[in-house]
Amino acid sequence: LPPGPVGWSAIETRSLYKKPWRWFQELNNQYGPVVYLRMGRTPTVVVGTAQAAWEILEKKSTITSSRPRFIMGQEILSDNLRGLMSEVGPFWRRWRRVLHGSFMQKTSDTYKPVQSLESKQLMWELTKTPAKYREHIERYATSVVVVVTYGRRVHDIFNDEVVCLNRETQDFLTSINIPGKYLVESIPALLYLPNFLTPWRAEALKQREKDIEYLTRLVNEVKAKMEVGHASNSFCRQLIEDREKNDMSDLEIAYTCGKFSFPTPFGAGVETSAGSIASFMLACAGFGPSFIPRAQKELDAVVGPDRMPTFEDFDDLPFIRAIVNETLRWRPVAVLGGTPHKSTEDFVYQGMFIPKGSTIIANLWGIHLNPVDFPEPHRFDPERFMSKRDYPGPWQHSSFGYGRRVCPGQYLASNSIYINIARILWGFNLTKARDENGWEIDVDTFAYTDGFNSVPLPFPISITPRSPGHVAIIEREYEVAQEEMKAYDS
Ligand code: HEM
Repeated sequence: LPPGPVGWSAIETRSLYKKPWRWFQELNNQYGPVVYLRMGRTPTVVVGTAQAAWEILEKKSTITSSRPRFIMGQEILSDNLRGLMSEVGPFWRRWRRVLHGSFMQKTSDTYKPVQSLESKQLMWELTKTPAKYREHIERYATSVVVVVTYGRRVHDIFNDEVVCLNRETQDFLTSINIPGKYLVESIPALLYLPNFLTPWRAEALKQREKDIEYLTRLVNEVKAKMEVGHASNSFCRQLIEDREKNDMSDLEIAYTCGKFSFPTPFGAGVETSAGSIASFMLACAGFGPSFIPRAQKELDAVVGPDRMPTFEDFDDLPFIRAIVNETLRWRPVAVLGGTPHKSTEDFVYQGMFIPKGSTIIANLWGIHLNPVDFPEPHRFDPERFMSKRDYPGPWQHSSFGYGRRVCPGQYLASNSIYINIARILWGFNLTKARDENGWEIDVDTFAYTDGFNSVPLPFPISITPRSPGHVAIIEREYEVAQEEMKAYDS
């Protein structure tokens, strides 16, 4: 077995719930790139370098891509319909196939116009109420995902009914996905107890009913629009049209759209994109003078002051691309590598035996902050991505995970992050906020949330337009965008 601490119990595991990625990093520093421990009764392997993660999760992907069993979140609450938590099998393969069809690079490029329009709204909002920057980023990320999924916009993340209902589900899921909270996760036989002895089941089933009601309602809205010929192109519409070809039930379609797009405890689409843009802003407040002038010089030379950057500028903006990569590396939002994997066969890695059924965690915190690959890892330094390095994988970082489970939303996500970083740096000066005495307020670049996704806690930052000319362009583009987005206002 790989080396690791001994005698770790489920009770101790529970105390790990706060930022376990730091503890995993310490274990990898102490024992090596592959560490073995027991989380409760489950053999668990923590991988702490990019090279080992690539060898295990990418090269051995056929046997390391399943998921551990999630009894409360997947089996009871979701009736096994949540693809993200599904073990590898026919259901998961079909789910992955439909996601691939709608989110591969070529299809994701067709969403660029929507991302561009929503980003124009974000820019305008930043000129009006810069202090609410976090709310604006979240609205952007939510609306893009909901337009792409259901063909309908989100204007207000606090009052949009669907977003509120989804938040309720998310909170419920977060509350039940705490390792060690439910005995049934380690003793599945408890599932056979009668209902009156299992109040936790009744609670989850009640939430399931609510989920089914609103997820089905969303699909029915799209169906109704299709009947009168008003449904814009969307993932949901595609699934309804291909229903027979894909052999999917209505409920499966409802879950595939809903559970794929909205924030789950693992925050598939929204929290990840919004959290990454927030990390970029934190980097601006923490390290701005070391990279913003160079970025703005590049933008001024390539784009100039008379228009906003577009997706067409991408190839001509190498330093902006480097900032995107450094953002995803510096503070990986899916800090534990997303949802853990499970091995489905015994195998040997560099002389170490990894038993079938092991939970495998690729600790992105340790992987991205490994000083061997990224010297001075906590410094935000886009320069590292200005030349190709010896690093496994297509992105030169590991933010989107591995193998057959690699993030299907990776192209949609990187397009969102690119267009907003390029535009924000083009239009605004981002500096440390100042207190009432005019002193700069320092930011804590380690102040992040707990949970499966880790995003910056609120922090102050000053966001001011670079010139009145930039504001005029932002206003003009905003007006045009409002007209063009009317199609998505139901
Ligand atoms: C910066 C943004 C994002 C990051 C960093 C990110 C990262 C990840 C990671 C690390 C995984 C786990 C991969 C693994 O298990 O090895 C994952 C899975 C997943 N992501 Fe993303 N993601 C992002 C955005 C998105 C978006 C925008 C969507 C959808 C629109 C999305 C949908 C999913 C889904 C459905 C899975 C589960 C795949 C499966 O279980 O087979 N993600 N993501």
